[in-house]
Amino acid sequence: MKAVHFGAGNIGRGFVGLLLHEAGYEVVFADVADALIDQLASTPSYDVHEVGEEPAVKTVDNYRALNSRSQEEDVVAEVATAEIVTTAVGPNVLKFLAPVIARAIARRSDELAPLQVMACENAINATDILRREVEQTYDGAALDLASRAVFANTAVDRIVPNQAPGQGLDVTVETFFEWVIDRTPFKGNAPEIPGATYVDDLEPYIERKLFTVNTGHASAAYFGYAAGVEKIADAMADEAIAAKVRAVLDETKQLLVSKHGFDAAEQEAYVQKILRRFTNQHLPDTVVRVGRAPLRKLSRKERFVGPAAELAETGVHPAALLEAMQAALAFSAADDPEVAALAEILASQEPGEATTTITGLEAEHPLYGPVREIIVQHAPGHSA
Ligand SMILES: NC(=O)c1ccc[n+]([C@@H]2O[C@H](COP(=O)([O-])OP(=O)(O)OC[C@H]3O[C@@H](n4cnc5c(N)ncnc54)[C@H](O)[C@@H]3O)[C@@H](O)[C@H]2O)c1
Ligand SMILES: O=P(O)(O)OC[C@@H](O)[C@@H](O)[C@H](O)[C@H](O)CO
Repeated sequence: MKAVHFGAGNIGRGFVGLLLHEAGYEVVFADVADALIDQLASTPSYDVHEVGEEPAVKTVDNYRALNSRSQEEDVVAEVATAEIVTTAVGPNVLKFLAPVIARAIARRSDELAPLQVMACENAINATDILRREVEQTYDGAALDLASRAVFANTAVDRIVPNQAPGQGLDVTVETFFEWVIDRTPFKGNAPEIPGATYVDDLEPYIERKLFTVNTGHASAAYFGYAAGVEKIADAMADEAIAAKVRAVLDETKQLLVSKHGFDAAEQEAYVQKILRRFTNQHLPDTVVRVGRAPLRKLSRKERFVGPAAELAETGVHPAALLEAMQAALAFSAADDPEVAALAEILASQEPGEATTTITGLEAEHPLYGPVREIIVQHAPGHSA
């Protein structure tokens, strides 16, 4: 059995690659980072160090590595004959992988079972985004594509920080993990991946993950950055920051319980567990990594505006989420292109226009006014 995994970074090596390996797949990592691919190709195994409660070390071997830029044809050939394709490259990168996957599906033998495609990105229905991109470049008949590939949405959860220089291919991760996969597209032939959970309705799980883990995490990062703190665990050790993060998660909890019918006590336990994960002092996670790409994080369907908009539509004023968004607007990190792009929008657009550009909210939306108010404060040159 063979799986091709695009993106041999933190979550690729530390989670998806590990679980596929443990499920018995030979994993072919495909990435554009030359040094990483060279190192993987020349190293027979790497270790995943699980830190926190009940630490453990897992070894991943039986893999190969290809450069998806310079060895694109080889990657197409591998995908054409694989059982599974997974990605962990970032939601905005999926469009660049799509042509390769489309060509591989077009080349796939009809003798083979449909290729099982799962995008493991932090975004609502990332696999649907990838499927639409693949459909756009696929040159076979539409029917052909549907019979040759199965696209399943997933929600992946494991905190994998940026790795310390000098650590080689080894990855330090938290002990916790969750991989929830939509069972329905597989029509009874879902792959057996120990540790993965299959569900018939993914939406509640993916929203619960994104609007709790990632909303809380990003809030800790932006409030931590504002307080001059470097590590997420240190930010959470600050009582004032922890209280603000908790207030944010109270708001998303309210939405998740009312929208998806999660039991309030169960959701409270979920929140508590996630807050504990953020305090893991063994995990060298930083506000810079977790706060990365603020424009993506402030976009319409994402971890702040997504839940805040839905709350506002029901008449709730999401004050804590707005405070976190305000902190996000002030976030800075060297070498993050989205920090520069956000600053450019704030400097060049009047607050109303910037509100729509950044959050996708139109003037009629009940959240538009409150967001515009915080944007005004970040554009002092503009009048309210
Ligand atoms: N790190 C985590 O804690 C975590 C947890 C859950 C989900 N995720 C999600 O997983 C995805 C990856 O995150 P990460 O933390 O592993 O990032 P990362 O930067 O460590 O890894 C991304 C990898 O993708 C590679 N890449 C970029 N463009 C590519 C392309 N065109 N083709 C092939 N490879 C390409 C990069 O070289 C890099 O190695 C994101 O969507 C993230 O939200 C991350
Ligand atoms: O990957 P991002 O940029 O969407 O979000 C940063 C972190 O919140 C994220 O990577 C978490 O560590 C992860 O989602 C935990 O499952």
